[in-house]
Order: sequence, then structure tokens, then C-alpha cells
Amino acid sequence: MTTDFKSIPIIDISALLAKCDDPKMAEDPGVSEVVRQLDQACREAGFFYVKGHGIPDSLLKEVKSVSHKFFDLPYEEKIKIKMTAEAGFRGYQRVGENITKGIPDMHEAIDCYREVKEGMYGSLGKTMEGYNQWPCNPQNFKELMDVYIRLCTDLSRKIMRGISLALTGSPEEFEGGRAGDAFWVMRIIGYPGVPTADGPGPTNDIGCGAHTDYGLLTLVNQDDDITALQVRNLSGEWISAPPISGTFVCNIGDMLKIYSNGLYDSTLHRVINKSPRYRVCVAYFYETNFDTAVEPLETCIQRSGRAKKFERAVYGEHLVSKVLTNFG
Ligand SMILES: N=C(N)NCCCC[C@H](N)C(=O)O
Ligand SMILES: O=C(O)CCC(=O)C(=O)O
Ligand SMILES: [Fe+2]
Repeated sequence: MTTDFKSIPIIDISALLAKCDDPKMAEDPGVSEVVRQLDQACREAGFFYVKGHGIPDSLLKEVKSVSHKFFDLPYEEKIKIKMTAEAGFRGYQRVGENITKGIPDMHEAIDCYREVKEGMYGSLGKTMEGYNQWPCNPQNFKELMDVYIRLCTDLSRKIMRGISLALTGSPEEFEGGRAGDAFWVMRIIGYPGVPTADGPGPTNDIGCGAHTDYGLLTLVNQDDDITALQVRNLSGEWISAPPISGTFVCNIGDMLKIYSNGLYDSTLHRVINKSPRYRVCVAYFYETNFDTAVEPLETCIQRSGRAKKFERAVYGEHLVSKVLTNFG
């Protein structure tokens, strides 16, 4: 459920991380306070900033810096890792190639997904079968992103333990068959600045149209100094999520909306880069297991009026239907 929030809260999760794999974490007052703040943010906005997350600021910055360097390359160089259906929709897409609600988005991106081996999920996984395509230039790109993905996966698992405590009283609901073998998506995104008198720019101003994310939890690492991400509140106002150096912007995806039976919403958001400067964002998406059938958790049904509000959805089917409409 979204509310008329006017800003997005900042949560220091260090107390949660310190006790995250302790069997008695639920009894720790520091953990309980983080869980309370997570619960409130998820109920009111579906968006929050995290600090105290343990990923070095230098790494957050380097990930954005190599992304800028890649997007600065000439088109002929970037297209060497062109996204294709054969590569399981992994690779580089030019500005305007990604479609949101029928309108081309003014961003370019490299899309990466956890590897899906041939036959791994039968017909369900076919569309997503493939290997990531990494650029040779910048030279350390793949190594850096591999490290980054590992850290984001681990961090997301820990935040989900906090969210699990908030929703059910147990830290383990998003492990095992639900998200114990979590799928992940990463989008390295570049948004051209607005046109200037002496240079080219985008043809419309929507960097990414209004959408929700598909899985459990998103970690957004955005450029400092450019405010472009906007989040829609209950009245339909667009609330900015300005960059706060060293933090991630986190938000709830469609699968967590279903698990929580709507106690948490996957909030609509969009990106408009009104700055003359080029903006980079590296978004990491933590998902359920690829083949998990997601349905409202019994405790969440009980806590939200006793009626089941959503039908079961298989995450992989949801992803595939999105990917196929994103690229026509
Ligand atoms: N994997 C995720 N969540 N990607 C978000 C992309 C949002 C734009 C996309 N065209 C859409 O309409 O969904
Ligand atoms: O660029 C951003 O800040 C967010 C991008 C986003 O919402 C997405 O890729 O799903
Ligand atoms: Fe998004």
C-alpha cells in the first residue's frame, strides 16, 4: 500500500548486517529497530535509501565510472556486444531500443542476467538462456562487475532477512524454495543529457517511463549530483529520489508485492534527466528463484484483511513476458 509520502526515508542497516546470520537476530534490539524502519518504509513508500550497507563507496563510484567510460565509446565499439534474442537478451541496447508502455525510452544500457544454461528450466527458461556479453573496453569491466554482483547479491539477501522478519517474524521466508537460489538482473544504464545548442540530445525527455520492477528488491547505484529518479505517491505526485552519496536507493518489486499480499507495493517510478550532463545508473535486481511460483504468504493474508489479493505468478514467466514486450 502506498501513501502520500513526500520524501524517501534513509535507513542505516548496519545493526541488521552485524547480526544477520545469528540465529538469535530477532531478539537483538538493534535489528528490531532496523526491521521497524524497513517495515514502515516498505508500507509507506516501497522505496528507501540504505546506508551502513558495507559496500565500499570507492567500489560504488568505480562501477559508475567504468560505465561512463563504456557509454563514452563510439557506437561501433558498443555494438560489438549487441543485445540479441540468441544471447538471451543480454548485451548492449542503443537509446530508444527499450520500450515502456509503447514509448521508446531515452536510455542506452547493458543488460545482464544470471546465467541460464540450456534446458535448465525447460521451456520456461528458453528465452533467457545465454551468457552475459562483457565489453573488452574498459579493460577491467567484467572483473569489477563480477565483484559488484556478488556483493549486491549478498547485501540483498541480508536486507531480505530483515524484510522477512518484518512481514512474518521469521528471517528465513525468502530462502530455500522461494529465493535460496535467487535469480538476478543487472542493468547498466546511461541517460543522455538534455540537448544543448551545440550538441545532440534525446528526442523526448523520458529516460525511462513509469514502471514497476519485477522481482523482490532493487538496489540502485545512481550518479551523484543529478536528480532524475522519481517515485509516484498515492495522490499521483512524483517525488524525487535525489542521489545521496554512498547510499543505494532500494525498492520493492512485483514478487514482493504478491508475497506480502499488498502490504508492500511495487511502487511506480520513472527517470527524467533534465540535466545537460550524461547520467549513469547501475541497477541490481534481486529476484526469487527463477522457477518459483509466488503467492501471498499466509501470515501476510492474515495481517491484511484475510482475503488473498493476488493470484500465484511464476517469476520466470513474469520476467519473460516483460523482456519480450520491452524489446518488441
Ligand atoms: N528488470 C527490470 N526491473 N527492469 C526495469 C526496466 C523498466 C523499463 C521496461 N521497459 C519496463 O517497461 O518494464
Ligand atoms: O535510473 C534509475 O535511477 C532507475 C532505473 C530503473 O528504475 C530501472 O532500471 O528499473
Ligand atoms: Fe525500475
